[in-house]
Amino acid sequence: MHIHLANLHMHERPRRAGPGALRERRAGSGLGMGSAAAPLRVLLDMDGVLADFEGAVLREFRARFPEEPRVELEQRRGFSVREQYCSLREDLAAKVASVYESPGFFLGLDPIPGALEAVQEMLHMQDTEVFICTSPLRKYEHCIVEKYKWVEKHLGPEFVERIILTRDKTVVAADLLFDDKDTIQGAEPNPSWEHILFTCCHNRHLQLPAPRRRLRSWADDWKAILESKRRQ
Ligand SMILES: O=c1ccn([C@@H]2O[C@H](COP(=O)(O)O)[C@@H](O)[C@H]2O)c(=O)[nH]1
Ligand SMILES: [Mg+2]
Repeated sequence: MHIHLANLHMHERPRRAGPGALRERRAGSGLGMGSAAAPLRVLLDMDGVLADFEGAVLREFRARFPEEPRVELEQRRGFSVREQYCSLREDLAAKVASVYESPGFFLGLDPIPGALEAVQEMLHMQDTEVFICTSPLRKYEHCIVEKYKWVEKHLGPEFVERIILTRDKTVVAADLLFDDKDTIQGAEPNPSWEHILFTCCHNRHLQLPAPRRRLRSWADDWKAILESKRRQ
C-alpha cells in the first residue's frame, strides 16, 4: 500500500517511518507522475558538532578546581563527562556538572573549527534543509536560553528558526543526523535518519560496525555524505 507522505504534516507521519521513508518522500514514490522530490533534510547536533562542549568543560574545570584530578581530552571515553569524572572519584561528578550547569557556560562555547562555515554553505545548497537538533540538559535553566543565544550570535537570527530542541531525536524525521553521541535511542526504534557519527574526543576510539559512517571533522568530506544520501 502506498502512503502519500508528501501530503502528511510532521505529526501525521506514519507511526513507523523507519529508514528510507523520507527517501521515498524525496523520490516522490507514491505521489504520481511529475511530483517534485522533497529536499534532503539534515539535522546537526550542537554540543560536540557545532559547539566545543568538551574543550570548555576541561578549561573551566581546570580553572575552578585546579587541585583536583581531571580527565584530559586524550583520555576521554564515553559520551558522559559526568560519568567519567565520577569513576575517577565519586564527588567529582557534581563538580564537573557544576561547570556546565553554570550561567554563561553554553553561551561561551567556542565553535568547532570549520562548523560555522560548513553550516552556512549547507544552508545555501540547493534541495537541502538544515536544522539544528539539540538536547537540553535536565537542569535546563541556563542551557536552553543560552543555546538559542549561541545560535543567534554565531549563525544569525534566521537560524534561530531552525532550532529543534528535544531530548528524543529519534522522533524527528530527517535524512541525516550528524551527532557525536555514539548511541542515539528514544521512543522511535527505527528513526528515519542515518546517524553520521561526528568524531569527538570521547568517541574517536570506537570501531563502528558497517555500514555506520563517520565525519572526522568539518574538514572531512561532508558534501560527499549528503550527495550519497541524495542518490539512495
Ligand atoms: O557529559 C555530558 C553531559 C551533558 N551533556 C549534555 O547533553 C546534551 C547533549 O546535547 P546534544 O545537543 O545532543 O549534543 C547537552 O545538553 C549537553 O550539554 C553532554 O553532552 N555531555
Ligand atoms: Mg552532541
